[in-house]
Amino acid sequence: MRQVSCTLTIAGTDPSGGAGIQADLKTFQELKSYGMSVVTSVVSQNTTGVKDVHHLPENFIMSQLKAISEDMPVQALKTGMIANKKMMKVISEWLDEVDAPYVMDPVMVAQSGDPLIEKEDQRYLKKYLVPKTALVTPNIPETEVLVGGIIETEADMREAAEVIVKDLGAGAALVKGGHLNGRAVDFLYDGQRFHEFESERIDSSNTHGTGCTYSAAITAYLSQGHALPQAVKEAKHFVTEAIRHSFDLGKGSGPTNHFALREEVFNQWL
Ligand SMILES: Nc1ncnc2c1ncn2[C@@H]1O[C@H](COP(=O)(O)OP(=O)(O)OP(=O)(O)O)[C@@H](O)[C@H]1O
Ligand SMILES: Cc1ncc(COP(=O)(O)O)c(N)n1
Repeated sequence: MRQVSCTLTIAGTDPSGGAGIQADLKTFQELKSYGMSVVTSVVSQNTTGVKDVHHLPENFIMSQLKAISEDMPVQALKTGMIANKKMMKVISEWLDEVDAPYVMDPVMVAQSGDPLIEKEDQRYLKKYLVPKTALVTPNIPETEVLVGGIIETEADMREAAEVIVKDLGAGAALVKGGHLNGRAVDFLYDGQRFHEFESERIDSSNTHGTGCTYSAAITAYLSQGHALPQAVKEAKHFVTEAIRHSFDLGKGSGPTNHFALREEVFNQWL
């Protein structure tokens, strides 16, 4: 029987389709992985920001997780928005029953500046979840929260990636440079060595959901057996093209284009 890789996202929703569960499932599908999803929070938001949030009770999140693990294979999984300590605790308990690489996108603040995690619970990401990760993919502000310092240079990024692995116990850390100026470079520290992933900085404000898309792409490639540095390299290409061909939709920061790599679709627009 033909095998398909199965990927799971545990995250919040984005009705405008650019971030969260919606972006993750589009990315899994685009990379030919069978995507599944567990919802942590139902978020009312669009390209201009977050309007309202409804957090699901932790026992309902556990019910969704068990519905997956008692019935479906999971070759790799990611988490996005996890708003509070109670959610983090049940996800951490569930992870003990699952044998699959876990990518954490430590979502803390939306691009619009709206918080997506209760500030006093940020530290529980480190307590309950970081030690169970194969990879953590913080942006600059998220890195500063995780390591408790200011990140201004590429040297700061590399140092922080090493701290996240050696001191916080992550399997690997990919510190993303989107929020800095200059080239769009990310540094991966895998516990032994550094890897650098660079692209030119694309002049576009349509970068809503780039972090979700990137971590989902890494998760899909890991589910297909790619080694971590290769998975990140391929995902970097995916997210760069998704930004390059992103959509001018909405009044705020538009969404990335999850099917930018499809020659036949893209060529229609040339
Ligand atoms: N203007 C840009 N041009 C090219 N690459 C970019 C640009 N902005 C961000 N990136 C890349 O996109 C990926 C996501 O990085 P970023 O730091 O934006 O994550 P994020 O802040 O978590 O994303 P989000 O906006 O979804 O929260 C990284 O590989 C980063 O280098
Ligand atoms: C449910 C959810 N998860 C993640 C993000 C971050 O995406 P961005 O930083 O582009 O707003 C978001 N806005 N909503």
